[in-house]
Amino acid sequence: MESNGISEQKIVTGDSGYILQDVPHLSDYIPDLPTYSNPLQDNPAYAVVKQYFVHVDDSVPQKIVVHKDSPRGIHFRRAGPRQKIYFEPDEVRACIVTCGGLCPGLNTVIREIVYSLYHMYGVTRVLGIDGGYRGFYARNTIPLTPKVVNDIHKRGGTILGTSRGGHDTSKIVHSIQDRGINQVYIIGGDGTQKGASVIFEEIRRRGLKVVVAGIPKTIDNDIPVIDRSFGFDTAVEEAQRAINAAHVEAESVENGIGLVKLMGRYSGFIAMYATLASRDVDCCLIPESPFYLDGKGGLYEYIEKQLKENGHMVIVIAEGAGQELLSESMQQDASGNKLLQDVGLWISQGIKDYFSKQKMTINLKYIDPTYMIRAVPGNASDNVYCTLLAQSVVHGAMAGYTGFTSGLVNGRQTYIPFYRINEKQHKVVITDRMWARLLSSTNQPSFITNKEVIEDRKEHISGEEKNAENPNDENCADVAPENVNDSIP
Ligand SMILES: Nc1ncnc2c1ncn2[C@@H]1O[C@H](COP(=O)(O)OP(=O)(O)O)[C@@H](O)[C@H]1O
Ligand SMILES: O=P(O)(O)OC[C@H]1O[C@](O)(COP(=O)(O)O)[C@@H](O)[C@@H]1O
Ligand SMILES: [Mg+2]
Repeated sequence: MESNGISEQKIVTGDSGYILQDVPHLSDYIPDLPTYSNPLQDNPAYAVVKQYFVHVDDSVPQKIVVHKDSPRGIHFRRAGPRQKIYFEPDEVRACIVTCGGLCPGLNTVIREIVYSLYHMYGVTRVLGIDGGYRGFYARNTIPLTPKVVNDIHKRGGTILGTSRGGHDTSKIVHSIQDRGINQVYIIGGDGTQKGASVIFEEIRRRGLKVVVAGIPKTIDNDIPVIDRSFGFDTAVEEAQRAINAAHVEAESVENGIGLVKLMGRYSGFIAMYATLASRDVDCCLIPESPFYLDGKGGLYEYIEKQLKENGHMVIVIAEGAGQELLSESMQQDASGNKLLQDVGLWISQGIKDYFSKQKMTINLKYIDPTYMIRAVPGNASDNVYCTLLAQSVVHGAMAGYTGFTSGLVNGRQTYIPFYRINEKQHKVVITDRMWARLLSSTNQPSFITNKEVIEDRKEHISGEEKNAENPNDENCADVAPENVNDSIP
């Protein structure tokens, strides 16, 4: 299963347009691997559960809104414990690494991977890699036991440390081989999962019995296919405190403007959901929805109208919004991500200048809670989600699956091949109903001209034609276009 050094996609087709986008397995490239009974069948907590083991053919549909004549469409392998496993517990040497930016819930995922390995499978050798990918070859490892990780879920950040850049595939795989590691758990965002995919390909090329499994982490919720990423719920909740403060400040003074910047480099999900949750926000600006400042239908005109009618207003802006209006930054971080200009400071100055020219006194308070939001521990709902992700990924690795990311699809835990996770970024679709709901809740201008709406419709129609020809496409013909709601995390 190889072409150009990249393993081929495993696609299984069935009746009525059923497609399984399967994940690789160790047995795909290592013949005659022995199997073992899953120790969970003797575990008092699980042995009593009827049908605890996942059926070998269980899969989860990507799209659940269908028509009576729709093909069954794309499915992913359902996550969960298998009757047969491909590792003896004594044989396992696992490692965990966290990469990229911080995200609430990272420590919970680490804790639950360790607990699942120890208490479900009797695996006792788990190493933490210190400081992201470069830690494989440049730093010390940290032995992880249930005692060490017992209460880390109450802390923000990651006890393992993290970093950007430093992905050297060959050095990383050498280090994995040298240390005798055979299960690699990689927690990180879009960049990290691309790195994980390259590590998997190299391990497969060397024919090693080593599983590479990803857990998607991104506070921006910019990873495709999955319902939402862990930490997102916490981020939306935490953002409410900043928005409340901005509202209190704004409504306490004459012509008060509260401006809150939230994270979201390319995807404005945190800003959109925080706005919808708060009800105090009058304008939400995200990277996916270009806006303009001056003239009819522009931001300044809207602010002026709000101030005249209500005496105050609250604006939420995602860090990646309006970047095309700022002078372009050529700087990148160590991972190659573009370093953004501070849009909050820029827009604050713009608003102040505009009203000074209008000879209208305003009172603007700019709040930037971004790193405070990212550094908190996961909330209750994210902690449960992190636990399920961690348990799923351990079950998958013990069952010999590799080259996959564990993720929630339509409320079910699944194993998703890396190529689907890495194919594009998940973004707010501004022609979807979720963005329309936001616009109707804030009453802000859409900043879209008639010409753009016509262009967008044209694109939508040609997209539908294309999708009807290509059932592999995400917005495929198995779902009516009006029912595709890609914006919901
Ligand atoms: N295309 C890529 N191939 C290999 N490694 C990558 C790639 N993109 C990013 N990485 C590595 O993944 C790690 C995290 O990436 P980064 O973009 O900083 O964060 P995130 O994973 O949260 O998006 C870094 O160590 C970086 O070197
Ligand atoms: O300042 P840092 O640590 O590079 O992080 C800033 C970036 O990290 C994020 O919080 C998350 O990005 P990643 O998930 O890609 O790490 C972005 O919203 C933000 O632009
Ligand atoms: Mg990223």
